[in-house]
Amino acid sequence: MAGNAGHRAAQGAVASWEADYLAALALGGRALMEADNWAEGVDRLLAEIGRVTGASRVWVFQLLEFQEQAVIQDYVFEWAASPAYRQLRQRRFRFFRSGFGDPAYRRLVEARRNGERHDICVPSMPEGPLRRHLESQGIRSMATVPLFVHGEWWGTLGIDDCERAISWAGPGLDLLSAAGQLIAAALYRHQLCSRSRQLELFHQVADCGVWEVALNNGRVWCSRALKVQLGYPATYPRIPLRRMLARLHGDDRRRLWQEVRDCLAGRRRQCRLDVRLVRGGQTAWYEILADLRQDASGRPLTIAGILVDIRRRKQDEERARVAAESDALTETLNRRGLRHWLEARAEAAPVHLVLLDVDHFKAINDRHGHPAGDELLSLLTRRLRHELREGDGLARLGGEEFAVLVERRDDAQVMALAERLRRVVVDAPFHFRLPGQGAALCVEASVSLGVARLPDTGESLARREALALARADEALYAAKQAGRNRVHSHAGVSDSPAMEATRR
Ligand SMILES: Nc1nc2c(ncn2[C@@H]2O[C@H](COP(=O)(O)OP(=O)(O)OP(=O)(O)O)[C@@H](O)[C@H]2O)c(=O)[nH]1
Repeated sequence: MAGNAGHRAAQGAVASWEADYLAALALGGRALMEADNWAEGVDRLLAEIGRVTGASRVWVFQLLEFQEQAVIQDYVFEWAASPAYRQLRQRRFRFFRSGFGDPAYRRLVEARRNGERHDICVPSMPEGPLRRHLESQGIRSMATVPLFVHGEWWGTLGIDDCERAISWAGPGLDLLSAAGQLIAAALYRHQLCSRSRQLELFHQVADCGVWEVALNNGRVWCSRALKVQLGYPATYPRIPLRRMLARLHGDDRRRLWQEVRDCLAGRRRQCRLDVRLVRGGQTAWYEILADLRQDASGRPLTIAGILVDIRRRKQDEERARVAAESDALTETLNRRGLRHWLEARAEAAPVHLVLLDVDHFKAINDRHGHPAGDELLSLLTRRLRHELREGDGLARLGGEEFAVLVERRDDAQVMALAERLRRVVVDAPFHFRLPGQGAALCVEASVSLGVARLPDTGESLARREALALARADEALYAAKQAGRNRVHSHAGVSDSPAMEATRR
């Protein structure tokens, strides 16, 4: 077959050449597109060219470096009509350096660099080093086309014929050029694919998605990882901006818009904020890092950025915050937790504070030991918590003194709650066994309580908190003075009718 094609080439049977060449290109091109490994596709294409042209060798050099006085290349692909024509594995063609001592060679290389293709019939060449070099390899004719990938000279595709001193001009060079375009396209596709694979890998490892919004039309581009984060299939073609924003928690959407407005107004170039993404009723924390891109005149073009999964960081932060605001023994709030509770609800009037102190706790400690006192505090808080609602606050202020915080309840309701708290402690003794001790303990305890309202005076929260604590403490003191195991309220808090009856 190769011999036939070569024979026809020598005779110039142009119409048949074209049909054979087109078929070879189609076959080789399909191999390039379909091969899992693009390099295998190149091998197949070179074989098709060799077969259809009857050449001795079809090869690809990759350009490694273009220097002032030499060019460094590597022999990367080869098809040879017989083992005798093989050169790929020869050491002299591995990362080989070709000096520009011969002006004819320099011209040839520079012409390739400028995109020119060549057709060389060796016996017709002027005497010189280039001709001797080709003759030393037994080459009688050759054709080359440079390969350009994304506008850069990437390498050279060539045909050597060691038997026929023929001209490759016309269909031969055209075939080579078309094959060169196919190889360059496959190479570019391969580079893009591996780059996007690397990027996706990076996004996965970094737990982040990438996005870009064009400011002229609101078009959004997002990475596959981001589509998945937003609950879309990775291959979903285009997610509208409106639907992306709908995934954000309403408060965060407003904050984001504010930051974007600041960027557009030139007050900042970048924004960084933690946002909540809502998906299927679940909320998860992400960090948005965004950067405004402008054209040369400063006109905003795009806002692009990443969305980083910070759920773990938020969980750690939350755990640290809870630990910093909790009492280690009873797992109730501590002073700092009490302040945080108030900060979050101070606007919700009314807020009541119930101070609760264990009666004669010193005597309990003295009688049963300090560890028993600890256990009692822990069990007692469990009973108290059982009487409270979800949003109520329970804090240990120190020693055996606790504060209960409730919102949106009237005085009578709070007094009734305080009474329930008193009874839940006194009505049944505490039974428990300490680790390492045989006998179970039975400890009776009671509590005294003082109730006050958080003043609605418009003063600072710290001041209002101090006032409420002082008033509740006054009421608690009165309860202790009156004999303990009772509830007293500050003057501003009206007792429930039942309480008044108890007092009388
Ligand atoms: N077991 C235990 N005891 C504590 C803890 N913190 C403080 N105490 C003890 O609680 C006792 C509080 O005693 P007092 O302030 O005299 O009050 P009380 O004995 O409860 O008497 P009244 O409050 O007047 O009814 C002290 O003996 C403290 O040592 C604690 O974390 N664990």
